[in-house]
Amino acid sequence: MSAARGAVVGVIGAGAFGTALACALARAGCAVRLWGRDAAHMAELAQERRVPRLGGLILAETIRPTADLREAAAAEALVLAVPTQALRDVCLQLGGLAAPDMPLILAAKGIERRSGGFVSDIVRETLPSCVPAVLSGPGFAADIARGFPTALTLACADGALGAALARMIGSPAFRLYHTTDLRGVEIGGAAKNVLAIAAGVAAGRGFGESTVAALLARSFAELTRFGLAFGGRAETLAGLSGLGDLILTGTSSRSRNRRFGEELGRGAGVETAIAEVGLAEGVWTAPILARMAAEKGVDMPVAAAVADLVGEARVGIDAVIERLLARPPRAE
Ligand SMILES: NC(=O)C1=CN([C@@H]2O[C@H](COP(=O)(O)OP(=O)(O)OC[C@H]3O[C@@H](n4cnc5c(N)ncnc54)[C@H](OP(=O)(O)O)[C@@H]3O)[C@@H](O)[C@H]2O)C=CC1
Ligand SMILES: O=C(CO)COP(=O)(O)O
Repeated sequence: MSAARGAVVGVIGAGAFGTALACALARAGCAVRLWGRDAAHMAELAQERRVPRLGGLILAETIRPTADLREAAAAEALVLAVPTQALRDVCLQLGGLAAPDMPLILAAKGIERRSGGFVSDIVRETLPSCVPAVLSGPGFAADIARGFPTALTLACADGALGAALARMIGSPAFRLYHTTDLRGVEIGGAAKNVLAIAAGVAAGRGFGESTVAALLARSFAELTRFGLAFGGRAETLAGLSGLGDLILTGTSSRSRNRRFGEELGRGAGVETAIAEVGLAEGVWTAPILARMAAEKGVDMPVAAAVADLVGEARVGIDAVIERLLARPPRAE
């Protein structure tokens, strides 16, 4: 893999984030093959080149929409931007198409429900000859697509490769920091979604900003405890992917996870809120995150509260809030 500027990169997943990343990559000088599974939609996108879900943005000429996975996979690197719960299925489809040693840059933010696998684990299990990297941090698809200045972290166990990938797909306004702490970066992105739901519930319930700020500060404490327990580094968790993204999604109603929480806080049921908001990864990650924390003895009261709200138990909001407030205050 040359990881040179001007490289051919396949983006797998033509939803909001995949399309936004395709735009950022094109700005960085890459030739992009943007793959989506809906052939009719991809043909229309190739023809019209207009993306209504990103404010009517027009795709650069160097982005080629396709529904042919083989064509998209014939690249120097791939960016995988499908939901976490679909990642294993997509990786299996890439078997035999992705070249050995191909870097796979993972943009999904979550934990696989049925296995408790982090996103890089899914790649290691399904495409063992490929090299997982994780891209995460505060950045809404629409902001990245419009070229607003944003900063994310790209993690790869091979530090030199990670730095080369960051140079290859980054640009002055799409600032990519790099690290070898894959675990810390993928945990930050997965956990912040769950915790942003809690912030949304508090806001939707009508509590003020003081409540949300307290909740976010305690949320960051538990994200850090979980991250350290599962092998992440403190400086990563306090960086763009952990704290940075928790600030963005925990405070902005543009976040689907926060908005999902707001809907619950206003009294909507889980299914209604999902239908209203679309993909809120934290809904699927909360139960497994809380279970993994409990099994490892990591105290995560806020994540556990979200898991109780959205998981099988469907505990009511009042009971969950009462439980959180009944916790004895302790040393910070
Ligand atoms: N949107 C954002 O601002 C950001 C999103 N992310 C992360 O990116 C990931 C994707 O999110 P986003 O793009 O916003 O979500 P969207 O719902 O906009 O898009 C998801 C895309 O994945 C496709 N997809 C779903 N299941 C499969 C499958 N089994 N096989 C193939 N394709 C599939 C969907 O196809 P179809 O339309 O045919 O259903 C759709 O194009 C999430 O993990 C999210 O957390 C990260 C940072 C920012
Ligand atoms: O991860 C994101 C921005 O960094 C997007 O957040 P939502 O998925 O909550 O919209």
